[in-house]
Amino acid sequence: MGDILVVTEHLKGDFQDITFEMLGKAKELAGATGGKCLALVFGDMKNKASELGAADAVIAVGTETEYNPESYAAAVKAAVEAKSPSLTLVGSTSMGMDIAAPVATALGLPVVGYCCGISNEGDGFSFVSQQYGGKMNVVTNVSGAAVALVLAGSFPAEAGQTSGSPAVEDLAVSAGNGKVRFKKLIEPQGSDVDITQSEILVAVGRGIGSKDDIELAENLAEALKADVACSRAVVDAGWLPKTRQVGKSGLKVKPKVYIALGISGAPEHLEGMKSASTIIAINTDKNAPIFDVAHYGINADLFEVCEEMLEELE
Ligand SMILES: Cc1cc2nc3c(=O)[nH]c(=O)nc-3n(C[C@H](O)[C@H](O)[C@H](O)COP(=O)(O)OP(=O)(O)OC[C@H]3O[C@@H](n4cnc5c(N)ncnc54)[C@H](O)[C@@H]3O)c2cc1C
Repeated sequence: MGDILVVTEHLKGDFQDITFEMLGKAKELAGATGGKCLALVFGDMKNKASELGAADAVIAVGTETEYNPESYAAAVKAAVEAKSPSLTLVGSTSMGMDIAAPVATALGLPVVGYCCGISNEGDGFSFVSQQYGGKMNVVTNVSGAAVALVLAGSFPAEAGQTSGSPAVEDLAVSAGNGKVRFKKLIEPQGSDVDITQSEILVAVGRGIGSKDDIELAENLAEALKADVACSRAVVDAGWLPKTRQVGKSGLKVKPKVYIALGISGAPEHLEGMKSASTIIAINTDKNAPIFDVAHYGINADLFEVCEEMLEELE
């Protein structure tokens, strides 16, 4: 069995959690077969190779540091050709989805999408993929080299967060044919909070009933030093901005505590929050799917529970 190549992701000079989640898994898989765990870094991120101590070696490509789907895909293709890894891991992220298909198509490799589980299987790998927004898991066995798109939050980042001094190897790559150029990074709406970094989230769903009642969630969030997040139904209703939306078409969050107020727990919502360490759900419907992932469930009216919590906190 060969090596495992992890395509790192970075933003504003920092490696993203998905990088460490994939590195930890790659190290485990490679360790079981005697292969190496390789990390591919782009541009100036080579200077932060010491943060990738979980890798046996770092392959540095001299592309521009800023994300460019064309030059990054060309670099990943060159790295796969040079190192012939048995498995290439990319994040199931905007970047990973840009890269996986062109690389795999060019090299004639299979791509396995939405992976939330990977294990060694014979001379290949077995993948568990989430389908239909998490309603169904599909197991795919692949013998021979493959590219896998890894869902964020599937593996613990801690397992890949080891500093060290992995060997760094420069790999010369072509920059692509220059049709795509990086122009600027457009940040999310200014002055709003980044809910992906929040330790505690009070999330509201359609069950809150009206825009005016969002204030109750804001009061609770203030008392808990938390931030307010929401389901898509709340964004669609215009009660909160898109930057607060959790889920498939919103943001993936991993807070220590996630309090779901009047959220039913549709698969598209669960996809964005089920990795929270502690989930507390409050819903009047005892059969709401949110209770399937909640660590603590309160089958009651959210207004009554919130008022009581506020009284206790005060
Ligand atoms: C392609 C696609 C992408 C999507 N992406 C996302 C996404 O990113 N994020 C997302 O959230 N959704 C997403 N959705 C929508 C998703 O399918 C659901 O429609 C949405 O999550 C429902 O939001 P909700 O739980 O707030 O509302 P509802 O499903 O209407 O649930 C409201 C809940 O509130 C409860 N309730 C009502 N009153 C009270 C009360 N007084 N006290 C306590 N509980 C009460 C009800 O019992 C109910 O369970 C997506 C859908 C599609 C098709």
